[in-house]
Order: sequence, then structure tokens, then C-alpha cells
Amino acid sequence: MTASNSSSRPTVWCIAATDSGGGAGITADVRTVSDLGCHPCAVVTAITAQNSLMVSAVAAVSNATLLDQLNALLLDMPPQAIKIGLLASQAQLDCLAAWLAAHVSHVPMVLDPVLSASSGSDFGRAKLDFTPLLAITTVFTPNVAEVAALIGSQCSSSEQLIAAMPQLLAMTPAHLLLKGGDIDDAASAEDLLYLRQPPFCAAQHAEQGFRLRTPRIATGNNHGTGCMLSSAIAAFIAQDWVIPDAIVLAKAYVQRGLSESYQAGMGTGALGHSGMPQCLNDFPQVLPLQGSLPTFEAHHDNFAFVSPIYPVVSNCAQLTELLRGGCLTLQLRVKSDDTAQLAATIQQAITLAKRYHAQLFINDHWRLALKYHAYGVHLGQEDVAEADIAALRAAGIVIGLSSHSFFEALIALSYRPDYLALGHIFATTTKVMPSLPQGLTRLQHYANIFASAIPTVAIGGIDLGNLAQIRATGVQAAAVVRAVTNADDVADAYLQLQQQWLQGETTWEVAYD
Ligand SMILES: Cc1ncc(COP(=O)(O)OP(=O)(O)O)c(N)n1
Ligand SMILES: Cc1ncsc1CCOP(=O)(O)O
Ligand SMILES: [Mg+2]
Repeated sequence: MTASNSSSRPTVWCIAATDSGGGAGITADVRTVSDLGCHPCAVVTAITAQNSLMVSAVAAVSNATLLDQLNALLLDMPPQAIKIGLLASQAQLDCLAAWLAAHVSHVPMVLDPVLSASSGSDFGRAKLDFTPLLAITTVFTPNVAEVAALIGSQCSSSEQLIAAMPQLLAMTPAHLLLKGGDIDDAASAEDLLYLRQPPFCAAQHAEQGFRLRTPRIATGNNHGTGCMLSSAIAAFIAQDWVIPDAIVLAKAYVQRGLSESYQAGMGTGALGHSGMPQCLNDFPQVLPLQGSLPTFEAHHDNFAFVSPIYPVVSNCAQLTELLRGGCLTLQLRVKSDDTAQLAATIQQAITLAKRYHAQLFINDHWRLALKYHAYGVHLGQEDVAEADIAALRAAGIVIGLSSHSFFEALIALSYRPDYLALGHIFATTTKVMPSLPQGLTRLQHYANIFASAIPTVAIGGIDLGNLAQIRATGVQAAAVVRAVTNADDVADAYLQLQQQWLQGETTWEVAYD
């Protein structure tokens, strides 16, 4: 199994109210889910009479009609993800929660607790108690006004959103996406994310908060932004993106939607629907919740992999063979607790590589890399937060960072590295991975988005048999462990890979998984 999408369209249930004006509600949900390659099913909770200026009437559907829709879908079109929007009454909310808990509690659910419209209307309802739904919610997406209503006190700033987090976390096992778009800040909009432990994600990001920052787009045409965001998250989850990726992809989708928003009516206009995000500038910056990143020197603008085949070895014997064979980009990756031996090996490797003017990256051990003046370091997500990036930069050491998802790639980019590693593409036995193999379709997508901004290298299960397909995605290099280290002649194995890559300058056809 890979994390790649199949060609069929996953089913997403949109449970929400109609918007006769077309910009929000189930109308926006269905457009979004369909635009993102899923099949939308529409479960109507209420019919609203509204336009771009106001909501003039809300007619709730009966519980019986709500259940009829749900039961019909369950028989024939079970969901891969569910988005829940406007609910018409407490009785309806309780009825829906009981049905969902009984029939589809295993399905990821995104809950947007719509309390009011962008025109200010509260849809004529009393305050709702979301407790029954929150027990089965996967991602909860309140905005500042909704957070204020949920916690029963004032909330209109980023600091107040952070302060509200413990209270919200006590209400639900869901990941929280607290939307800060309504906070008064002319330059940027910042949502706060709190991740639980999402499946197939590394543990170091679990139970952590993040800021998702995007430049503010000056438009009054933002009707249905919350509906679009929550239904896009559901659509990406339905396509097997990990939860953090579903969230940053949905953020990028909304950002593009705002950029391409348009006037519809005389009031708050509508958002554009532009398909799968393709532009790095639409993605949020992913920053720590508390504190800020230190200011770093700019990365080395002129860094490029000298050798597109980037072998990763664990000893100086193989390193020497590769250097003699002409390899000029390599990594020393030693997983050992023997500190004296480690220091000696790293020092020897750095000295050797300098003799050949090679780009030698030291994995993990950035202090030793600093001490012995390495050309570069390669750091994982767990290393980078505690590494002294400023000291490495000041020493002129080139920095490569790992990523295993869009989310991790965006975290890595906030450290301004010199290259970005994208893994793991195919199954590997070299390392136990929490994530699923990304596959070629996703690598292609990463390459489209990142490869023009920063040198990229693919890693994981790469060998002579699949190198051509890796090359064709547009990444600048391929890192290999077993394909070289398991060979009887490591230099020869490297040369065959290098030759294969260089032959493929323009001619490879991609066969996606
Ligand atoms: C080129 C390259 N890409 C990714 C990795 C993985 O590094 P990391 O995430 O730090 O994991 P370990 O290698 O330390 O297990 C790499 N080493 N090289
Ligand atoms: C260290 C690492 N990080 C992501 S995949 C991987 C191992 C790649 O090894 P191989 O090339 O043998 O599959
Ligand atoms: Mg590491």
C-alpha cells in the first residue's frame, strides 16, 4: 500500500445547509469536494434563503428527513470522510450525533461549528451544545467568534486563542484548527493548529501546537471561507493524505480561492475553485506555537548537488571507495552510541572528503560536524528543532533537512535549508518509518511545488529499477542506501546509477503508481 491516490473518486459526505446565494454552505462544500477529485454527497440540514448581503430565512429539515438522507447514503455510498457544517437546532445536532456514532464513528469527521454567517446572521438559533459531536470529531475548525462562544469568554486575539486551547482540548479528542482570519491584522492571517497523534505521522509533532501563517489577501469576497476550508480538509483526508497534510493543503486551496475570488451580488462575493494546490506561495508557513524561530542567515543560494546520485554510507571504507569512484555528493550516517568511535569516524570522513573536494553531509551529529568543519549536515525533523542552525550557518555549513509530508516540508522550509529531502518514496528496510511510502504521484506533486524553490532529493527504496521514474519527476537528486551499500562493488553500483540518471536528461516517460 502506498499513500498515493487511486484513480477512483473517494466519497465525502457534506452535511450542511443550502445557501441560495451559492457562495457558502453545502453549495460551497459540494463544489470544493468535487473540484478536489472526490465524489460529494449532500445531506441537507436546512434550506437557507440568503444572498451576498443577508440571511432572510432558515427552514430546518425534520430529523426524519435528515435520517432518510443518511440511511439512503449508508446503504450505497459509504463515506471516506465527512464534513459537518450548519446544524439547525440542538435536537437536530443530537439526532445527527447519535446516528453518526452508531453507524460511521470510524470515519474521519471535520466539524465546522457554524455559529453565524459572514453577514452576521446567527441563523435564528439558540446557542448549540456541540458535546455529542465533539466526542466523534477528527478535526474541529472553530473561528475566533465560535471559540468565544464555546469557552464562554472573550476571544479576539491570537494570545486569547492560545489561552483557550486547554479548555477546547478538554472538550474533544479532535485535532484543533482555530481559525484566526478574523483577527485584526492587515499583513497576515494566522490559524493555530494543535495536533494530537495523527496516524502515519512521526511522534515528534504529536501533542504540539503550530501557527499556520499566510499573507492576508485584500478581498471582501470571502463568503464561505470556513465551509470551503472544512470541506477541503475532508476531501484531502478522503484521499488518504495524513491529517497535517490535509490541513495545509486545504489552507493552500482556500488561499488560492481568495486570490481568485469574485464579485457575486452586491455584498460579500464568492471564492474561486482552482483544483489541487500547485503554488508554494499559497501554502502557509508552519511555525512553532510558542516563541519564534531565530533569525538565520539566508541559505546558500548557489547550492547544487554535484552528483545527482547521493549515496548514504555508514563507514569510511565505503566512503573511500565511492570517493575513488568519482562520487562527489555523499552522506555519512552512523547510528552508534560509541561517542569516541563516532568522533573519530566523523573526523576521518571529513578529512577524506576534503581531499576529493566532495560534498560530504554528516547525518544527525551536527556538533561534531561543526567541530571538524564538515561541508554539510543532514538533519531529520527530530534533530532540527534542537540543532544550532545559526551556528551551522555562521560556520558556512550546508544544511539538508528531511521531510515525509507536505507539513514536514513546510516546517523544514521555515529553517531555510539548502536542500530538502523527500521521503520515503518506496518501501524501505533500511529504517522503520512511521509514514507510508509516498509513491511517485506524490513525489511528482512535491517536485512541482518545491523543486523550483529549493534543491530536492528523493530517498527511500530507490534503485536502478525505479531511478528513471524518480528522475522524471524533476527532483534534483536521488539518495540511496541499500542500492549502493549492499553491492559487492559500491563504486560500480554508484557509477551505474549515475550513468542511468545522466542518460535520462530528457527522455524518461513516467508510469505512475
Ligand atoms: C538525503 C537524506 N534524506 C533523508 C534522510 C533521513 O534523515 P533523518 O530523517 O535524519 O533520518 P536518519 O537518517 O537519521 O535515520 C537522510 N539521512 N538523508
Ligand atoms: C534514512 C531514510 N530516510 C527516509 S528513507 C531512508 C532509508 C533509505 O534507504 P534505502 O535507500 O536503502 O531504501
Ligand atoms: Mg537523522
